[in-house]
Amino acid sequence: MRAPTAIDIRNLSLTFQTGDGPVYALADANLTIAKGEFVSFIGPSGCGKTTLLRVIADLEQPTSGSITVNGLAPRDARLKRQYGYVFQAPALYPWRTVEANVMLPLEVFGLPKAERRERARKHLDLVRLSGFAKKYPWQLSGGMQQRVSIARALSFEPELLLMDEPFGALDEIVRDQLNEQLVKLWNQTRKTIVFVTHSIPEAVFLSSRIVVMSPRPGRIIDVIDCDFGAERTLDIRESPEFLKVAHRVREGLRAGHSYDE
Ligand SMILES: Nc1ncnc2c1ncn2[C@@H]1O[C@H](COP(=O)(O)OP(=O)(O)OP(=O)(O)O)[C@@H](O)[C@H]1O
Repeated sequence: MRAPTAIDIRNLSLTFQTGDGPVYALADANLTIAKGEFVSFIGPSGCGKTTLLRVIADLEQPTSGSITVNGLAPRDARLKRQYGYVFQAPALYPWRTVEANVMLPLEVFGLPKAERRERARKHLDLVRLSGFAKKYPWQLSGGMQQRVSIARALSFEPELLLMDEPFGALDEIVRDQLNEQLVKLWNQTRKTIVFVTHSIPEAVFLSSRIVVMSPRPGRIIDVIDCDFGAERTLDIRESPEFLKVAHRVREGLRAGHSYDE
């Protein structure tokens, strides 16, 4: 039986009108993401990865085509807080404790204090930061700060998590650790995750499907199934199966790359 649809994108295009003329950020994108999938968007700078994520989040409006998020128009999905969004930079308030940062959106939403605390506790636990609730962001490493922002994005308990290069600014060892933790979190929660990255190993390790994109105009050029099972560890990156998928992603990126920049 097929899982219900989380995101349905049909013939979607988005053109930005700029002083230098139109920028074709997305051209005729088609993609269906089922609930519980982990889908990565990968491609060179300017291929429309962030734009596509922002369209899902109702932060950009398509020029043509259609999209639904959990069966709703993106605006309704946003108003019903159906997704959490994690940015490349953690964007935490330095004068608030870790716990208070996680509770902030719940505060804005008007949840009672006891419930806010309980949600913060639960989600800090999920990202393995239970002991750090009373610390301030500047007392934490970059990787830990990013885990706080993941806890904050999950605090509403959305079914959908949108992540825009969340580990792009971290060193490779920390990034590896967070990749393993994110796989565990995904297995524990079975949220639908849409993840933007530049890294081939990261995409292949994390995803159940990889969407390869190319620029000018921003297009989807390949969609690759790749599920290495719930219990995977970083060791799988040496396996022939892993390298085969990585090779296909690389070939796609090479084919879509223009050298006339
Ligand atoms: N608000 C905007 N106004 C004009 N052009 C924009 C705007 N936002 C994005 N673009 C352009 O749209 C194209 C796609 O941008 P987008 O940020 O989605 O690419 P990306 O694949 O996420 O790139 P990166 O990996 O560098 O983040 C780029 O050419 C970008 O310059």
